[in-house]
Amino acid sequence: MIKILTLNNISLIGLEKLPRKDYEIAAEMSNPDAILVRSAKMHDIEINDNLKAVGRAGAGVNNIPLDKMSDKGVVVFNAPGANANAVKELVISSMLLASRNICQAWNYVNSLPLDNLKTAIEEGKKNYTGSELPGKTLGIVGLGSIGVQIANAAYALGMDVIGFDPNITIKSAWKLSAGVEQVLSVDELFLRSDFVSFHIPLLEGTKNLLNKERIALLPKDATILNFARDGIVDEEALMIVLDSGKVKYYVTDFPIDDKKNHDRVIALPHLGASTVEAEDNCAIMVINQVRDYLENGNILNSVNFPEASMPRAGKERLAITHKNIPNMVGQISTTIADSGANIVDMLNKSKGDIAYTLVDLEHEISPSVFNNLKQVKDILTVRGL
Ligand SMILES: NC(=O)c1ccc[n+]([C@@H]2O[C@H](COP(=O)([O-])OP(=O)(O)OC[C@H]3O[C@@H](n4cnc5c(N)ncnc54)[C@H](O)[C@@H]3O)[C@@H](O)[C@H]2O)c1
Ligand SMILES: O=C(O)[C@H](O)COP(=O)(O)O
Repeated sequence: MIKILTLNNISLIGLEKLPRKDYEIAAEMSNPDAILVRSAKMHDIEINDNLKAVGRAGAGVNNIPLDKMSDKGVVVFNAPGANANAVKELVISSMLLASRNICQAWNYVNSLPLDNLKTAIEEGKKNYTGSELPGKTLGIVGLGSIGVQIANAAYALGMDVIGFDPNITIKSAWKLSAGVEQVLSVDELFLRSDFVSFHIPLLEGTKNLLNKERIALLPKDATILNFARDGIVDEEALMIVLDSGKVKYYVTDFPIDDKKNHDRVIALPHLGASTVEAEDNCAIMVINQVRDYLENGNILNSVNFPEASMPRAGKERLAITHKNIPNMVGQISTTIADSGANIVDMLNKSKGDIAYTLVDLEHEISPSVFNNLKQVKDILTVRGL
């Protein structure tokens, strides 16, 4: 049985992709072969020697200790784009919530006594006059799966859209509406945007990307939307301009402390990817990838390992994780040849310090091949499939 540990609720439609005759799935178990996770923090968990893969049913992987996983030859997968539409819809709704003062107006109506309600409503509405989106400028930091979808939707609503992403992929650039303008610095984006929306991963280099100096660049009445991660916006600095009225609203999917109660903060409980459709899409995508890795050794959409796929040939396959240093392929093929086995097909790929080799053999693998390969310095894991 292949053992799968789930650290969060994972959509059942996704879990159905794992046949129960071969897979045992539980929220608590020892020595799993793979872990499925959403936002549960994995930094302090012990990585057992049997662990081969982690499947993040979502986009962000800042809850997973990637370096530790790589050192142990554990492949971490995510589900790029599978929840992008869900986030897009929530960001567009949030711009409308902010521009029409909907949360504050709703609170006002909820607070009214029932006697004389109609008069109070008509009296009070002047305090919630809003503005419309067409003609306003939306600045998007990060034009990946989510940023591109938001850019195109906002442009279609009549907004002027500008975007900053120094490492935009060709795939994203192809999808981006021609009307979206590229800006060459994040500072220029802050200077020009009525709405700023972040769609970047939380990394060392993106911490406090919106800091005190950059907040000063924002035009009056700007709205900041953070559906990326807490830590990307310096909230202490932002509170000062929210208090002074310079910035109109801060909409965040990641409330961290009592700042959530500020009049000009619209705080949501990390709802971006919480739709039935996104939960299904993410689970199906990542489980298919994890299963193909466990059963065939193929790697698609890993954040720490290279892409590596090869149609099966021969009798048995070796899947080998190792360091990306000279002569690893030489040592692997010599070790196999020395044991008398014949290679039918072979693939070697690398990403940063990590490399991965698939070898299809004509005949079944003898235990000595495993043992000899495991002795090779800088090989991390060896599996026979
Ligand atoms: N609120 C939610 O529920 C929710 C849902 C999904 C994703 N997210 C967050 O959104 C992030 C983005 O998701 P995605 O699916 O679009 O990822 P993605 O990898 O498709 O896109 C991220 C983009 O950010 C760009 N980027 C990285 N650093 C940058 C920088 N300093 N300046 C400008 N651009 C930069 C990259 O080049 C890439 O194009 C995730 O990492 C996650 O933290 C949140
Ligand atoms: O990075 C992501 O995909 C989102 O933050 C969603 O997280 P969740 O799967 O815990 O909702």
